[in-house]
Amino acid sequence: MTRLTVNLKRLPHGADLPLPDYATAQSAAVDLQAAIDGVQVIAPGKRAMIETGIAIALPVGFEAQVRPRSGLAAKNGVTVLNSPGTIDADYRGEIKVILINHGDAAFEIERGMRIAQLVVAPVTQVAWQAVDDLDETARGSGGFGSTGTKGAVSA
Ligand SMILES: O=c1ccn([C@H]2C[C@H](O)[C@@H](COP(=O)(O)OP(=O)(O)OP(=O)(O)O)O2)c(=O)[nH]1
Ligand SMILES: [Mg+2]
Repeated sequence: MTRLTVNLKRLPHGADLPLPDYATAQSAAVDLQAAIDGVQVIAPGKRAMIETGIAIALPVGFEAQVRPRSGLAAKNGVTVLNSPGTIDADYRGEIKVILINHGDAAFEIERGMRIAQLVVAPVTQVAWQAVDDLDETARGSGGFGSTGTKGAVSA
């Protein structure tokens, strides 16, 4: 798969951690690691902002999304609170991950643990054009379950 080259700066507290990498040839995301000292515990119902030890410079026209890992969600009830977190192309600070423990047991994070994943994606900025009327569609203003829950409606 073609890879976009992105500058990444390892911060001093993450200097010994491996570069984030794709787990398989066609993975969509690289895993983000916790650049913490020792062990950090998130009690049930609590949240924590976890440092990753990296800063990046995305090319103009791209963003990165901080997403949860399904394994942590399924096994521990731990997810990214602001999912997907947005990393702007002009952000040069450390990437941080806001985790919340929705589980019923304390969650222990160790240094180097893969706590979330990062997807780089193209961005479209819009120029709003204010109008009085929008074009009509079959859906109109229907939403929030307006098409029901059974099989697809045929035309
Ligand atoms: O999970 C996240 C989300 C954001 N950020 C960083 C990168 C992003 O570019 C910046 C701002 O994020 P966001 O726009 O979501 O936060 P905000 O609350 O709107 O703050 P700001 O006013 O700085 O934009 O914070 C992270 O490191 N992790
Ligand atoms: Mg913002």
